[in-house]
Amino acid sequence: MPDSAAAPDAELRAERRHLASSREALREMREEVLTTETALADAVVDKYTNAVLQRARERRAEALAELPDAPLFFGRLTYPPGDLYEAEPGEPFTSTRTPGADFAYIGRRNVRERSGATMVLDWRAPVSAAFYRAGPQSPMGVLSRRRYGFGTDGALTAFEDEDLTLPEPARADAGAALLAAEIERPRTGPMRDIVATIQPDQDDLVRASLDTSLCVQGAPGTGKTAVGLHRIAFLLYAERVRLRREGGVAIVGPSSSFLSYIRDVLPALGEAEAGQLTLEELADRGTPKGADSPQAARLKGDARMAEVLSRALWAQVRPAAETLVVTAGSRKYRVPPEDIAEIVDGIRRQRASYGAGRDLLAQRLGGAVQGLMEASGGTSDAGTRGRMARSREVKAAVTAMWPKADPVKLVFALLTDPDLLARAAAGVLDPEEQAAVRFPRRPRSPRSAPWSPADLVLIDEAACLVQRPPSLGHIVLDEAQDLSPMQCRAVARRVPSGSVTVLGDIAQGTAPAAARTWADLLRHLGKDDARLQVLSRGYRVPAQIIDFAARLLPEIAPDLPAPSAARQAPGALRIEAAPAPRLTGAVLDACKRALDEEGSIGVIAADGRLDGLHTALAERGIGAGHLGRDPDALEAYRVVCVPASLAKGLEFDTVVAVEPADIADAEERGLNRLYVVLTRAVSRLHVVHSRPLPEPLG
Ligand SMILES: Nc1ncnc2c1ncn2[C@@H]1O[C@H](COP(=O)(O)OP(=O)(O)OP(=O)(O)O)[C@@H](O)[C@H]1O
Repeated sequence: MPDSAAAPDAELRAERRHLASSREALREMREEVLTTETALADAVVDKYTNAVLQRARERRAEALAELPDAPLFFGRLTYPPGDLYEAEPGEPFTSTRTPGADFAYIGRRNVRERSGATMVLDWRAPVSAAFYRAGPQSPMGVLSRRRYGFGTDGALTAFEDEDLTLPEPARADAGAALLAAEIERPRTGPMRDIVATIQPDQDDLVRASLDTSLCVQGAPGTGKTAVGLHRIAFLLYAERVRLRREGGVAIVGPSSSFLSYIRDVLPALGEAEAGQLTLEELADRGTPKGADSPQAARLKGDARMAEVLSRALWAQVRPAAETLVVTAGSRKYRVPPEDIAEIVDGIRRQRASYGAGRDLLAQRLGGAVQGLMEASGGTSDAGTRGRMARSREVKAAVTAMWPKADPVKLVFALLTDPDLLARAAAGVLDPEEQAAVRFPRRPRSPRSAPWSPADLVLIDEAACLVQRPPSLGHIVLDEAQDLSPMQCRAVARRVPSGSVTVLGDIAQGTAPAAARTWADLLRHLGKDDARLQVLSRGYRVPAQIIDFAARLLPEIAPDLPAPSAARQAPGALRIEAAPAPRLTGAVLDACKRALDEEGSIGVIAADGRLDGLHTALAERGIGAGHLGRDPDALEAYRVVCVPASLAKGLEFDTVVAVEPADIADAEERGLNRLYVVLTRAVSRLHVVHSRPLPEPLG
């Protein structure tokens, strides 16, 4: 972005005035909320209501506080006069400063003057779409687009205009320079928003309607996570009331380190009410204490396990062979086994959950007894059925026929009792597969069992057969390529009628149990109708690095096209062979060199190597965070040691990738893991190795 020298001084001064008056207007809006918005109820009469109103008022005021580090607006659209006068029905729209044009300033939130005129328009408002999408083919009624530059102190220092009325070759591509500057800005700590530079294909996904489920396949760094987060902010703006009614919205990510990396983006966009969870937190069945072999993980993640669990659970339901006898007053009423069997069948046909079915059985048996009473001339009233349902005899019959289910005990029994598993899995899993899903050694109790992540998903499946979980209106699933069919089912249960945004890259799939195609994955999510979209332009990784990493693609994802990079960075890739005893020394030197440059440094190695490297760095006086161990590793340190298994979704200005062959050998889909590792760098990738590089890279 050129400096203000490029812009006429008077114009720049006018823009600064607009920024100052917008700030003032925002301050007034906030003050108004705090002082006059809600008339509080009589303090003595209704303390509780007052507290609630007060809290709501404070929240509104908080939402109107100026965001630190973020200018109030970052762009402006110019329209022919009179073309733009209503941002929202009934509201005067624009403050026109010069005769002959209407302006819409685009920023992070709506700001209005006391008169009602809009000073700044929220980037999510319908009018703002033109800021991101208007182009040569379709100017969307816009005359020109302006983008602003700000100094580190937040002062407006520059602007650049793009005349949308000129034919394409005559126009300066102001957007490209700004985008490049934004991408190359050195990283410090967690991810930031991209609200000023969202690209047209990304915007199209961000603004898709809440009723649309999306599936985005995108190469590394194409902005999938950014799209997912901005989409949540958009949906909350456009459909807040509906989303609240439908249970809210959440983003589900692969690990807590990843979530800590993205956690500031939504608050910076003024949105704090979206959940940010791992899949384990979404299902909420405890913390994993064990791990599976790849074969066990694959089987436990296989959708056939749903059938096994369902059979094991429902096998507990056995209609009584004897007559149910209920004593009421001086009489006995008898419900014969045929009638009971019919009642049980009827409930099963209704497809109620196991738990609801159990309650229904008590009610229906109570109803049957009431019927017998009436048939024999006895009296009954509205409460009779309920009383009979709660009678000792009916309760005992229900417990015998439809026992209470404990999902943890059920899964424990299946994974420890070969006969039980054989019965439930007959014709579904062969004996060898059955042996592979059982605990290798029988734990003493469910409490002490080393439950793996896949086991917890089995428990969740069983628990949700017993009782359906609360649902959400929308879920954004990041790094979805790693989800097993059973994990997909766990997500699907939480958005039975809501929509999803599925984000991922098949080439970055590392979980042995993961579904291998988007069609499969969407089927298990129950969203076959999702719109599949491909993002291919990578913003993170320069061409020199992505081309190197992409040599792995024919091996790991032969059907995917080679990714393209939004920018070139000659010299960004450095490959250094070092003899084994010198390897650590070479890594330390690489870090030292990187410390002379700006920005964050990620030292990524096979998990088993990381502790040694971390210690060696400390001994050389380089304080480094240890991801997975230090909760604030990404914020508190410039140098972060990253186990390859936690690198997914992250990025660093410099990446030092240590011994690729070890990363490739460490697991079944090790080459996919290596692809993830090699695609984390924004500016420089330094590969240090002593073993030969894995073949496709050699
Ligand atoms: N339109 C944009 N303007 C500025 N920066 C962008 C834009 N789109 C993406 N980026 C930047 O590119 C980087 C990669 O984005 P993001 O992490 O969302 O990609 P991803 O597709 O999720 O990557 P991966 O598959 O590797 O996890 C981030 O630094 C993001 O801020």
